[in-house]
Amino acid sequence: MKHLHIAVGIIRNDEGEIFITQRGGDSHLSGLWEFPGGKIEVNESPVQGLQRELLEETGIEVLDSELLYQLDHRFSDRIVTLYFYLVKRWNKMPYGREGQPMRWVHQHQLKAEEFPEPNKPVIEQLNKA
Ligand SMILES: Nc1nc2c([nH]c(=O)n2[C@@H]2O[C@H](COP(=O)(O)OP(=O)(O)OP(=O)(O)O)[C@@H](O)[C@H]2O)c(=O)[nH]1
Ligand SMILES: [Mg+2]
Repeated sequence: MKHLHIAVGIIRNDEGEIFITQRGGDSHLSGLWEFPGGKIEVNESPVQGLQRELLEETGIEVLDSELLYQLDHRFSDRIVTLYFYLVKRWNKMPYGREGQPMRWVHQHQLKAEEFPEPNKPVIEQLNKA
C-alpha cells in the first residue's frame, strides 16, 4: 500500500477566517473541501513541502507557520501522514490558482463532515478555539 506524506496549510486571517478550497473532478475524495496542500517530495522537509504546495495552489508565500496537528490515516487504497500547519503570516492574497472553488469560512463555522475524515480532530479543535 502506498504511504504519502502530506503538508496542508490552515491559512487564518485576523478575523479568524480560514481559506479553504474544493477538491476537483477526478481527484481522490473529489467534491469535499480541504485545506490547500499536497504531497511532500522525498528531498523536502514538511515545511518546504508546505511552502511549495501553497505557492502552487494559492499563490502565497508562507512567512510563518506552526505545526498544529499530525496524524496517520489509512484510506482503502493508501496510508497518509498529514501535517496540519497553522499559517499565521504570508504575503499576497490566496486564491484558487488551479481554478478550484475557494472560500473563507470562520473557524467556528467549519463543518467536519464537508472535509476528508482525517481532518475531523483538527476541525473540532478549530471549532472550539
Ligand atoms: N490537500 C489536502 N489533502 C488532504 C486533506 N485531508 C486529507 O485527508 N487529504 C488527503 O491527502 C492527500 C493529498 O493529496 P493531494 O491530492 O492534495 O496531493 P497533491 O496536491 O500533491 O496533488 P496530486 O494528487 O494532484 O499530485 C489526498 O489523499 C487527500 O485526500 C486536506 O485538508 N488537504
Ligand atoms: Mg493538493
